Amino acid sequence: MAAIETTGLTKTYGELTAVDDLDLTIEDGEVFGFLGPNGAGKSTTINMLLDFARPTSGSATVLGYDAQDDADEISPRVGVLPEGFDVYPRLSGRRHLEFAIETKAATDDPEAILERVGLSAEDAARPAGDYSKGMRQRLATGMALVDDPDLLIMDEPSSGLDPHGIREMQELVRAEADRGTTVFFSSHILEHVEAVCDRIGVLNEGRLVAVDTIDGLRESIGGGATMELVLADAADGHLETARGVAGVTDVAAAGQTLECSIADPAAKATIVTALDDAGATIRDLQIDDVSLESLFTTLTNGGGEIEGQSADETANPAAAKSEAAE
Ligand SMILES: Nc1ncnc2c1ncn2[C@@H]1O[C@H](COP(=O)(O)OP(=O)(O)OP(=O)(O)O)[C@@H](O)[C@H]1O
Repeated sequence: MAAIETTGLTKTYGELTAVDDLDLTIEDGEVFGFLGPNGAGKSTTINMLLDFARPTSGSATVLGYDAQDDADEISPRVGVLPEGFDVYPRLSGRRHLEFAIETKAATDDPEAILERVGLSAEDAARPAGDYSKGMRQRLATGMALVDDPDLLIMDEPSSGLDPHGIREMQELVRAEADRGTTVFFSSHILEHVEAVCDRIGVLNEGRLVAVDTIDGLRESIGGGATMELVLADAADGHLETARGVAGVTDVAAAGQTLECSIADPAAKATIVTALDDAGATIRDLQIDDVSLESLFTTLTNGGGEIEGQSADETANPAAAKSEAAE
């Protein structure tokens, strides 16, 4: 059973189409990154999945239930980390958690949840108003984990966190995924989802412009990289050797540095061997893969769908997997 399935899901506000004909399937147990720049429609989609907003057309199922007709069945099984979670400043972290447990009529042990989210007993006793942003996010995640949800929906969980906080959040997501929880992780920063997500979907102006694994997306825009080699002698004497390697699209020499543009990842090792065979001494080398940021920019500003890889073809993970196997 799919954890989330949307069919033609659309939401308009007057003239504005916030979510446009969204077809998306997220399998049980997946960690799915839902990416898009500010205003792309991520929160609106989440709101429709949780029945906080009604679709203009189309439908969605969550954990097999209709998101609008069976919302009462869905909400006890879903943990939500809302965007911009606010604490009650004078209440302790532990009280927040106890409140969430009472509200859900759950039987969780607050200590166990505090430990899972990495809040110490001393932290839990302090007023949440004194918490850092990272601690607030951990507390909010703990509240979302009450009653062991089957699906965890996190709206921008890493926004405002420092690199350490982001890493902690990613570890937490992974740990939950290892327990079998499906995670729907919305973010406008590609880097934040890269380390934790099995697949990502990219939303731009309400439309799904790509769905794939990060590697799959990178490959679909060419899988390019640049390789910079610092040689012991003048690089222009080795231009032709590098140019002769299959998968190398461009080579430039400057002083002792040879800069190679690569289309095929296999070419990286071949360049090194070819230069070595030609008598060059490599002092240093650096490889820059296509940056994920540039990939994201291509997807969101550079004209929509990736050539040869429409979202329609890959919105279904089974289809994506069979494509990857080919
Ligand atoms: N209740 C509303 N009334 C009118 N327009 C809305 C409403 N909710 C959202 N929108 C508009 O719909 C579009 C999508 O907004 P949404 O909040 O879903 O985007 P988002 O991807 O979550 O962005 P962010 O990361 O900034 O939260 C935006 O243009 C927003 O202004």
